[in-house]
Amino acid sequence: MSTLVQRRHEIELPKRILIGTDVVNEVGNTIRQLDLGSNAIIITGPHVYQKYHNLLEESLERSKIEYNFVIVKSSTADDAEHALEEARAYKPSVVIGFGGGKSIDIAKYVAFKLGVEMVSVPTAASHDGIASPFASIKGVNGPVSMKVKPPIAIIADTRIIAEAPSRLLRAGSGDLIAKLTAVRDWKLAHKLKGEYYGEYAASLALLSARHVIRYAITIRRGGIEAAHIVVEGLISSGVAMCIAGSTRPASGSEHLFSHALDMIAPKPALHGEQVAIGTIMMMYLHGGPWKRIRRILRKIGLPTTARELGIKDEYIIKALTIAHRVRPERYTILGESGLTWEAAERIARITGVID
Ligand SMILES: NC(=O)C1=CN([C@@H]2O[C@H](COP(=O)(O)OP(=O)(O)OC[C@H]3O[C@@H](n4cnc5c(N)ncnc54)[C@H](O)[C@@H]3O)[C@@H](O)[C@H]2O)C=CC1
Ligand SMILES: O=C(CO)COP(=O)(O)O
Ligand SMILES: [Zn+2]
Repeated sequence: MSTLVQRRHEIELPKRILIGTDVVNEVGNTIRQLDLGSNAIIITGPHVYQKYHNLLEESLERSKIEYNFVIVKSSTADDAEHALEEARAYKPSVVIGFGGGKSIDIAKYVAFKLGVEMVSVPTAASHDGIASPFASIKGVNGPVSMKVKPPIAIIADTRIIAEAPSRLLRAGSGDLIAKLTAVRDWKLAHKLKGEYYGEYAASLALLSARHVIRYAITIRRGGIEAAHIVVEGLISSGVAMCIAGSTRPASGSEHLFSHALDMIAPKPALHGEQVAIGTIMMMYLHGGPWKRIRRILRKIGLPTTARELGIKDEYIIKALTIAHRVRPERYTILGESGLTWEAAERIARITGVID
């Protein structure tokens, strides 16, 4: 099924991956070992800064690395530009992304624009941008997945990640289960549009989904072991994106639905929660085992209904009807003309997302 339509395929991968308890203490010496200079900018969010800034500071100070923090609240294009200007003034030799998906996305963007390496220090296992070579930046017409560089190092402290609200770890599992429909959409685009399809990258993405399905009960319980399992899956999905050279193995119609919700819902839920619900509905459209997906999400403790997501039914339906327009170049099961209001409502009702 692999099509070698790409004449030249360049794959860039992270160089160092550290997963374990208290590895946050090794950020400074990793920067030294990888020869990334001695002037770091740390992009983080206000909560994570408050909770954990001292841990990172101690590690950097031990390695005699100067640092400054840039605090970001979201990952809009405006926030990314502001962070870039603030960071530029410090002339950093390396950028550290410290926090959830939004901080890591902005850190990747800033590092890319400044032409320096980026170190990913996730404090939550809530998304697979931890290791991917893309920065998801929210523009006025929806999110853009900008091709940047993969983080040169990933330092995932499972003690910090296990301490984060359990909802975040479950959301990360949701982002991985989404690969089940993302890969189906990718295959469909290959068959109908002749798009490049990489079987190896697709298999790796699916493996990360199967990994969390296998450990659903452990993940629901939370704790350090669960954090370790989910982080490994998220990193391997990120590597699948590095290999594919696109977010195709990780993002399909279920992601388009979530991006659409982000654009229209007054208070969107977590990325991983939204894509998980999207996976139920898109699997139904693909004619696949959508009830099984719903059972797995329940087992993990993820929301499976609009009510549990905290989003009104009308936004779910509306998001389904506009999802195909979010990234028109990305062909999925939603086709080129998308779903009518009636069809969207029917799908959401049949799958139990709305009642
Ligand atoms: N570039 C890529 O390849 C990918 C990017 N993404 C992007 O990532 C974003 C979603 O990331 P999320 O992490 O879900 O959202 P987020 O970055 O908004 O974080 C969610 C919340 O968790 C909090 N948090 C993080 N770590 C914590 C900790 N240890 N203790 C307490 N609170 C903590 C943050 O402060 C924030 O309030 C979306 O914008 C999505 O598009 C998602 C997947 C892949
Ligand atoms: O969320 C992602 C993968 O999990 C990124 O994909 P997008 O290309 O949809 O931004
Ligand atoms: Zn995602």
